[in-house]
Formats: sequence, structure tokens, C-alpha cells
Amino acid sequence: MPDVRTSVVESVRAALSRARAAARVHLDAARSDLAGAEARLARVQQAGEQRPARAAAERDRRLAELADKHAAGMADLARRAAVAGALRATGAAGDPWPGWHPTPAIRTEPPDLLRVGEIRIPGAPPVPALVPLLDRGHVALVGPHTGPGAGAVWTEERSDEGRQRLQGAGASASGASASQHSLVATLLLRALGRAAPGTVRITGYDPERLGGGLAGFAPLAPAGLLTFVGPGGLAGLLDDLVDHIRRINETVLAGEHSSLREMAVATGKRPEPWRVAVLLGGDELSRHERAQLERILRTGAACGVHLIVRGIPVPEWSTVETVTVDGDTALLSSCGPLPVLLDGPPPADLVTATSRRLAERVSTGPAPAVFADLLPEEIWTESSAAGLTAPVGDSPEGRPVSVTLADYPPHALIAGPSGTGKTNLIYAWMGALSARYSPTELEFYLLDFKEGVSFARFAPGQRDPSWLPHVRLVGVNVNTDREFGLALLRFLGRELRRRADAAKQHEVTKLAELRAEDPTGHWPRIVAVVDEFQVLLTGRDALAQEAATLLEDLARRGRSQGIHLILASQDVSGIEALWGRPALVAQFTLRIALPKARRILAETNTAAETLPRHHAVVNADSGAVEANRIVRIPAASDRRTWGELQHRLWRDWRDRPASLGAPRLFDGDAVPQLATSPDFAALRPGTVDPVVLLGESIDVQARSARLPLSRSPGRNIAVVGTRVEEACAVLAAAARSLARQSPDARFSVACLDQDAAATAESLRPDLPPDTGWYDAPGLAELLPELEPDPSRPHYLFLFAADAAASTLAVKTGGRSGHEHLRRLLNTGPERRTHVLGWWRSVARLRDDLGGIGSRTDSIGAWVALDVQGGDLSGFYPQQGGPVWYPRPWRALYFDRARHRTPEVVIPYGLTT
Ligand SMILES: Nc1ncnc2c1ncn2[C@@H]1O[C@H](COP(=O)(O)OP(=O)(O)OP(=O)(O)O)[C@@H](O)[C@H]1O
Repeated sequence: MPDVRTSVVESVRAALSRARAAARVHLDAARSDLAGAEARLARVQQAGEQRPARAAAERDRRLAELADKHAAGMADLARRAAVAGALRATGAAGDPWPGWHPTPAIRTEPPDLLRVGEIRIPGAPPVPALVPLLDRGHVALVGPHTGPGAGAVWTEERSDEGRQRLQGAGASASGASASQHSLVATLLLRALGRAAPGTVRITGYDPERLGGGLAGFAPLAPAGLLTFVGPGGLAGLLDDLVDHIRRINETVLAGEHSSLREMAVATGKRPEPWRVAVLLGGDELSRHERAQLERILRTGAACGVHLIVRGIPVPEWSTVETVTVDGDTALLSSCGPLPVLLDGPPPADLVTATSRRLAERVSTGPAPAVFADLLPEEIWTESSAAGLTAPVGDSPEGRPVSVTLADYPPHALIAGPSGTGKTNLIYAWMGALSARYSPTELEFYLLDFKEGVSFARFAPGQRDPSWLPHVRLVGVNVNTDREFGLALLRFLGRELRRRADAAKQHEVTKLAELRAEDPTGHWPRIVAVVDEFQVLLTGRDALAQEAATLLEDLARRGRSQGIHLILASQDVSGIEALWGRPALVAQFTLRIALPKARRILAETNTAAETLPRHHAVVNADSGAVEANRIVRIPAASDRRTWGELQHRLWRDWRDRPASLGAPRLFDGDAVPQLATSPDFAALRPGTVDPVVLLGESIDVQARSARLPLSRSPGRNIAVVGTRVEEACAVLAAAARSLARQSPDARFSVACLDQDAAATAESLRPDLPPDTGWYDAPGLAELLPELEPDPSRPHYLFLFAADAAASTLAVKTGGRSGHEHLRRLLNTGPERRTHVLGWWRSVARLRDDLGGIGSRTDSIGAWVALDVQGGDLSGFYPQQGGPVWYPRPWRALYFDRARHRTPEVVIPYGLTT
């Protein structure tokens, strides 16, 4: 037991002694560290005592350097801010009051910020202090003791009671300062001056009748640009603004644009005015009013709805610029603590005069409708399968008004006295259509029976090589060429049949179905526009009859085949020409009446009588009063306005492989040329039965009137009439066209009248070198010798054949020259000898043929110039002769072998 205790004691002692030894070692080390530290401290203290003067000098230098750098930086920043500020508040938005005047921005320009004063920084130019309003946000004006978050504004975290608590000068009516009034006037005048007249509408809520800067704007009120809401009307005003915002979101922006500003930049359209409500205090807001106010503050700016608020608490949101006004200085929430020296108020007479002028501008009528508004953002995106819809203008409220051509309504009638804008309306409508529907979706055929060339711009001309790619045919100066109208109707009739046949084949009835069944087919909708169409229907002749029948058929059946007619007329007789044909009129359910148009709308519908200039009544229900829509038509006639669109469409279309080339331009005043006619170009040498080209047919295509010279009896031609030039032109074209096909044939030319000599001579280079040239005695010698030779065609041209009568009357060898001529006329063609002659009257032709009662069938074809139809009865199968009223540079051509009725031709121009 004692041994155990002893051993424990010893081991404890040993452990204690080890611990003591270790503690001693640590203590020594600590003492030595302390001594080292004390020595270092002493050294540092000693060094520190030697350096304070140097450190202070260095610090001061650095501080001065920093101050300089800061000042330079500030000055630079201020300079840049001044430049940027001037750029963001241009013209009326930033100009000083002396010399200030409105400078309305164009629609695609985003509105400027509005200058209220300037920030002064030493050593730098003043920086304009700008406030965002139109399209950007709202402005809250508060007094000096109510900075952001301190009463006249509220923050999100505040309780309802806190929100309603107003404090300080800015929150009470009594504290309303002159500076705040002047700020309201500044903001309103700058906003009005920088926007187009009428596009900023102000509503004032001023229950305590403080004026609040609004008084000078009173002249705006009669024009509806300034309205006041009386005490108790705040809730109604806020509700109205919220409804307005909702409507714009739903119907104007319609999910396609995020704001009116973005829409204006993207489309160039700004269909709604800005609405600025100036709220100048009043009672505490109800819960509902507060909610509506918040909605406006949150969503108004995107819809052009803005508030300028004073004396009503508003939240501190990014959409609100809070201006804390204190005398002639202010703090702007967007400028932090930099004080703004406010501009003085706009001079009272400037406010009044500007307001008066704006009101006058607006009262004299809305800004004219704009052609660009009719055009879509992107061209050629629409399908015409179901119809054609496009705006023609806008409503008095500025909303686009579209019209449709489809199964219903299929056709349109346009009426209005001369100068009321029918042609302009047609341009506007065509522009809107041709920008929406590509040329594979829509084709135009245009005919103008008025004198003038209004539609010629759609075809390439000398001044402008462009054309509207949708246009396939343009007819101008056709007032005396009703045949051209008839040709167009016949052409459309054929197209109608083609479409009806295709529909039948695919077992469908409508164009939309046909297109679905035959997606690769070419089935554009066709719109035929005929201006002064009544010209076509006047006259009780066969032509008018056929035109009416064709029109009726097209109107009735065209609707389902995608062929639409637009007929325009300036006088009552035009419409009356239709009125006798109720079946035809009934198809024209779309009626467009220009100011003072008569008889186009229903009888009791007098809307057109009171229509202002450049407006139209569009009525898609045959003129019934209830269907009236008043439309402002934009100016579309101006060549530059139109040209810009046409060039754009033309360039886009020209390079496409499907491009169809330029439209056919038929100009009734132009003289066609043989050398450029397609039929002449197509003639080839060696043709067995050559064709004689006599002139241009009046047709949809530029075709020649043709006489085939087969080996049949009667294949001679007589040109009859006194007009030398036209007669020579017909014979010259005949000679040149024959020479091109039969260079080996024999040609004989007898020129028997001096007046024709120049033309006859001009043929020399184009006829074979062995052509025989004869005068009257020469002809008298030639005729007896002539023996037709079937192996070599022979063409005998007689210029003024009747002028050789006395010479041919002489008998040589028992027979007169006339007898020889008759023998040739009767028997020559079978043996390929043909006479192509000009006689200056029908009577002389008859004399040469043997006199009254003699046979006329050797003249199988004739071209009549200034000859009355009745005189031709002997050469025409029907009694009384053809209907023909001679007119300059037109001829009536009849070929017994091929024609049922004669055709009108235009002689080719002479190339002497
Ligand atoms: N909406 C409009 N805006 C501005 N100017 C227009 C408008 N409509 C027509 N005009 C102008 O009025 C004039 C007459 O217009 P337009 O030629 O279209 O009339 P119209 O009815 O076709 O006359 P007419 O029957 O004699 O040919 C033209 O100078 C045209 O530019």
C-alpha cells in the first residue's frame, strides 16, 4: 500500500517539474518578444516625431489634385449634359421665351423632354433641366417642405392613412405658389408647341379655382382642346382616363405595339391625341379615386395619357417626375440634389396668342388625312382569296375606314361632280390595295373616258420609266374610242368564261374555292376601273347595246369569279345611263359619293349634299342611310406622293422571275407605228399566204388589223375616202408588210396624185429593187400587158386610182384601161395578183368597177375613211351599210370573208 502511494507521489512530482520547466521557457520567450516590440515602438515613435510636416504637405497636394480633377470632370460632364439636354428639348420644347414659337414635330419623332429651367455649375455652361411628359410620364409638383417621400408623395411602404396625409406648402391650396403655376404653364405651352395642332388635349381639374397656370390657355376651350372638370368631377375624370387607356390598349395597340410612341415610330401613324390632365388639389381622394390614379400613373404614358398633379399625393414611382419647388428654384427627382434655377413663366400674351392660333387651326378642320396612313407596314402580305380590303381614308375621328370588294359587295359606283376628287379617290384606293396585295393577287385594268391622261402614270412614260406592277392595261384619251371600252369588256368576258370553266372543272363555284383547289394556278382578283363609263353606254347603237350586255354579265357573274368593276361618273346622266338597267345597278352595292354627288345613294339619303371638301360617303349597302360612313380622303394625286409608292413596288417587282412586264398603254391620241408593232415584227419572209397589215386594231392587245391575201376571188382591197394622209398610211403599211413576207414578189406602184407622191417615194427602200413605178399613162400601158403569173405573186398598188380615170377610159386594142383593171380585179387574186388601191370616193370606185348596178364582189375588203356608212351599202352585206361616223385618223375596215361587223382601225403613222 505505502509503495503504491509513494510511486503516485513521485510521478505527480515529475509531471509538475516538467510543467514548471516548460512554463519557464514560454515566459522567457514572451519577455524577449516584449522587449523586441518595445524597442520597435520606440523606433517608430522616434521616426514619427520626425515626419508630420512632410505627410501634411503630401496630403494637401493630393487633395488639391483631386479637387482639380473633380472640378474638371464636373465641368466636362456639365458641358456634355448641356449638349445632350439641348438635343433632347429642341424647338418649342426648349427655346427661351423671347422669340418662342410652336415647332410641331413630325409624327415619327418621339416627343421631346420639356425644359423648365437650368442647373448652374461653376466653370461650365448651364445644363438644361428637363422634365419628361408626353409619352414618358407624369409630373408631381410639391412645395419646399415636402420633398420626395415626405407628404405630397407617398411610398409603397406607407399605410393608407400615411398616404393621405398631406403636409407642407405644396400639399395645401393655400400654399400653392406662383412658381408652381408658372411651371404648369411652362409644361403645357412647351408640350402644345412641340406637338401637331390638336394632338394635345388638356383637361383641368381645379376645384378651388386657383387658375393654377391654366387661365391663359382658355382660348383652347372652344376648339375642344381644353376642358374643365368641376368640383366633384375628379372621380369621373379619372374613370374616363382609365377607360381611354383601356380602349387604346385593346383596339389601337391591340397587342401589336407596346405603346403609342413605339407604334408611331414603327408605322408613322399616331391615331390618338395625347391627353394631359392637370389636377390641382381638392379633397382627400377616395379609395376608388386613388386606385384609378395609380392605374393612370402606371399605364397612362404608353397610351399618351399624362397627369400634372399638384396638391394631391402621388406615389414615388419611376413614371413620376417629382418637382419640389421653392421660390424660383426646384429639385427634380431625376436630378438628385442639384438645384434647378427655374425659367420664368411664359409671357401671358404668348400663352393666349398661341392658344388662340392653335384653336383656330383645329377649328378650321382636322389635319388632312395622309396617304401614307393608307399603306401597310409591310407590302404584299395579304391574300385576295376571300376579297380585297383596304382603307381609302379615315373617319372624322381619325380612324382608318376600309372598303371591301368581294362576293359582297362585288362592285363599286363612284360619283361626284367634276373636281370633287373621284380620280384622287381612285388613286388612294389603288395605292392602298396595291401595297397590300401583290401583283399575283391583284390585277388592274384601267380605262378613262375623260379627256386627259390621268391613268397614264401607271404605265411607263418618257419622264418616268416605272409602272404599277399590278396594272395590265391602261386606256387613256379613249373618249372617242368607245371600241376600246368594248374590247376591254370582251376581254374580261373571256376571262370570266375561263374562270367559270376552271371552276366547273374543279367542281367549285367561287374564286376562293378555286384557289384552294388549284393553289398553283394564276387566279388574281381583277379590278377594272372605268372613269366616265357612261360614254360607253350612251348612243343607241350596237356598240352601246353590246357594252351594256357585257357589263351586266360581268357584274352578275364576276362577283364569284373575282372580277370586280369600279365605275365612276361625274354627272347625273352617267348614273342615269345605268338607272334604266336595274339588274345592272343592283350589282353595284358599294356606293361612294363625293360632295354634291347626286342619285348614287338612296333617294332619302342626302349625306353627300353637306359633305365637306375632300370627304366621301362610303356606303356598302346600295346607299341605305344607315350604312353611311363619312371618310376623309387623303391627297393621293400628287405625282411625288404617288411616285414614291409606285417606284417602291416597281423596283420590288421588276427583278422577280414572275414579273409580267409593263402594262399595255392605249393612248387614243397617240399614232401607232408599224415598225414597233408586234405583228409586224413577227412577219417572216416566204409566207405562202401573206397577210396585209392595215393599221392597229382597237383592242386590249396591240394587234394589227390583218387581211390575209389568199388565192381566192375578191382578195383585193380598196381604201376609200378623201383623206390623203390616212389613205397613204394604210397603203404604205400594206406595202411594207407584204414586202417583208414576199421579198421575191413583183411590186408595181402607180402614184396618180401628186399629194401621194411623197409616201409612194418613201416606199422605195422597203420594196424590191425591181418594183415598177408608174404614172397614169404608164398604168394605162401596164394594165393590158398584165398576165397574172401564179408562180410569182404580184401586188399592184394604186395611189388615187380614180385620178387616172380619164386615161383609163381610153380604149386601146378594143378595151379600155378600166376594163383591163376590172379583169385584173376579178381574176387576179386566184392567180396571186392582187390590187391594193385607194379611191377618193365610193362613187368613183363604183365608176371604175362599171357604174351603178355593177358587181362589187371583186373588192373583198375595204377600208373606209371619211365616208358615210350609208354610202358603203353596195359593199356591205346588210342593207343601209355599216354604222360609221368618220373621225380623224380612224378607219373602218371590213373583210367580207371574215368579218360579221366591221372593225375600227388606227392607221400606222407615216414615215416619209
Ligand atoms: N382628298 C384630297 N385632298 C387634297 N386634294 C384633293 C383631294 N381630292 C382631290 N384633290 C385635288 O382636287 C383636284 C380635283 O381632283 P380630281 O381630279 O380627283 O377630281 P375629279 O372628281 O376626278 O374631277 P374630274 O371629274 O373633273 O376629273 C385635283 O387637283 C386633286 O389633286
